Amino acid sequence: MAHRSNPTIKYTKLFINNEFVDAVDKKTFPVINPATGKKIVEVAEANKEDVDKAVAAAKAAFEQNSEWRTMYASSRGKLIGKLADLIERDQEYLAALDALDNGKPYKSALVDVEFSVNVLKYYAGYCDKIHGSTVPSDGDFMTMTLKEPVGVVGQIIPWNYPLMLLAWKWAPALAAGCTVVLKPAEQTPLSALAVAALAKEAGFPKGVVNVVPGYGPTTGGALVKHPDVNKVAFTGSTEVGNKIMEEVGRSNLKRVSLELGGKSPLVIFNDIDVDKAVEIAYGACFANHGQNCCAGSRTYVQSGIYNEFVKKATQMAKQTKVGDPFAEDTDQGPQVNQEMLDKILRLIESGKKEGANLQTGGSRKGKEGYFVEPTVFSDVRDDMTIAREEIFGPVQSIFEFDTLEEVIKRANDTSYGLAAGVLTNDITTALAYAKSVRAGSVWVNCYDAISPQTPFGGFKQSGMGRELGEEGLKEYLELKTISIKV
Ligand SMILES: NC(=O)c1ccc[n+]([C@@H]2O[C@H](COP(=O)([O-])OP(=O)(O)OC[C@H]3O[C@@H](n4cnc5c(N)ncnc54)[C@H](O)[C@@H]3O)[C@@H](O)[C@H]2O)c1
Ligand SMILES: O=CC(=O)C[C@H](O)[C@H](O)CO
Repeated sequence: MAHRSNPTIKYTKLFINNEFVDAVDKKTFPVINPATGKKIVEVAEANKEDVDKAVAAAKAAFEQNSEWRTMYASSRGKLIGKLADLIERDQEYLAALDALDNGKPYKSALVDVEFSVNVLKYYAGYCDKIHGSTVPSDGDFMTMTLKEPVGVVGQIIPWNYPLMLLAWKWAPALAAGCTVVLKPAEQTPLSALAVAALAKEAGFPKGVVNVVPGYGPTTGGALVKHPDVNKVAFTGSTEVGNKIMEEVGRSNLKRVSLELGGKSPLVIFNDIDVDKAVEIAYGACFANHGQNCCAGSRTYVQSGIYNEFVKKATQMAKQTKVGDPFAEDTDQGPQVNQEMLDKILRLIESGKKEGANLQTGGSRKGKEGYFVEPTVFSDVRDDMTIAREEIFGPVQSIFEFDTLEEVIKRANDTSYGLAAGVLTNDITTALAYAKSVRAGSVWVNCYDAISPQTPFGGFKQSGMGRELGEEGLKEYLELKTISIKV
């Protein structure tokens, strides 16, 4: 499972119109290895002019008689399938790139690649099954609906799942027949550029996919404001999601889908096997070093098993192997950057100060890179900062509760609503919780059960719109009604 830790970086330029090009002003920015804090490489930084070029390329590729628009839907599906095959062929290289600039363990990065391939294959099959309908309208008309691609799409993704979130964005957009300008996160642009090269190799016509690395307010902002972009699809913080909504209101009312943050509750009842509960709660919270939008970061445990759970959860966190992402036995690599390290340590300090019980961890690990000790707090209260703010790090907060009614109220006491979990053998309890909790995904006796077929997205300030499944495809389609006088 181990992989050499210095994959050759083949692509560092902007990808526009099927060519790798320098930024107009030749500017570059450094990409940092979070395991060492040292620079990996310089990557071209797109400014407004570069974004204009990429959008113009995507617009031309979307013209009515373009190769892309006139391609059979089934051929579009084959092309997306070909891209999936090429990603599968290069899975070790792509996983190594994600492990290098994101810091996730190489073995986890391989799982992300597999998910990406599956998402592309799933949507490839949709291309020639995007049906409209006939409508029994009043009057002498024959009425039908067509589903058409929304057009040029600007996609902005974060750094926590660099390749996988690209696949979540590209697959439905391309299946719908849209053209794409993607801005990867400034921390993790490497796999997106490598996949752009694979799209060219697969045979996508020029301009259909474009990749413009750069920073959020500048490169991302130019995409969000652009009058020729018909839709923005964003994953990232709720703060930036809000800014995007404001910009879109000021520009051209482009379509928007937002997949934002969370503070998801996992509720564990007395009747569940404690060892099993500890394991599921550990995965829910610590997967991807806690850098997960749907992390189960609030663990509510019923009083009958509370003490045993805290003891065993602490033992489990202590067993985590933290270290080199490329080592075979590593469970947790570094956090993505200094900023996230500082944010996580600040929140841990607030937990200590506000009276939560630190069971294990609580500090930075080592002096090089951005490593954090897996941290467990017990006796957390709902009003503490660690109970309310998204930490996005390896920090488990354990709360005690007594009754179903009480815990439903407490689980819902958040501005977020991305996901929720419940562990119990009682189907009535599970369903009562599942129906009452205000979240886009509810997992019963499991956590993070996401697959290409399952719609995923948030209630409340966790976002709007859905990714994955048929719902994810609809986000990239416009509905047209045609009425014919007969
Ligand atoms: N939902 C998620 O999956 C997710 C992912 C990453 C971070 N987060 C949350 O966000 C917090 C901050 O992390 P972050 O700063 O990397 O997230 P962010 O929201 O700032 O960045 C996500 C993406 O948006 C871009 N961006 C930033 N500002 C922008 C703007 N004004 N216009 C357009 N694009 C912009 C970034 O360049 C990046 O590509 C984290 O602590 C975590 O709580 C959530
Ligand atoms: O932004 C989305 C996420 O972080 C969700 C993850 O992609 C998912 O939880 C991975 O299993």
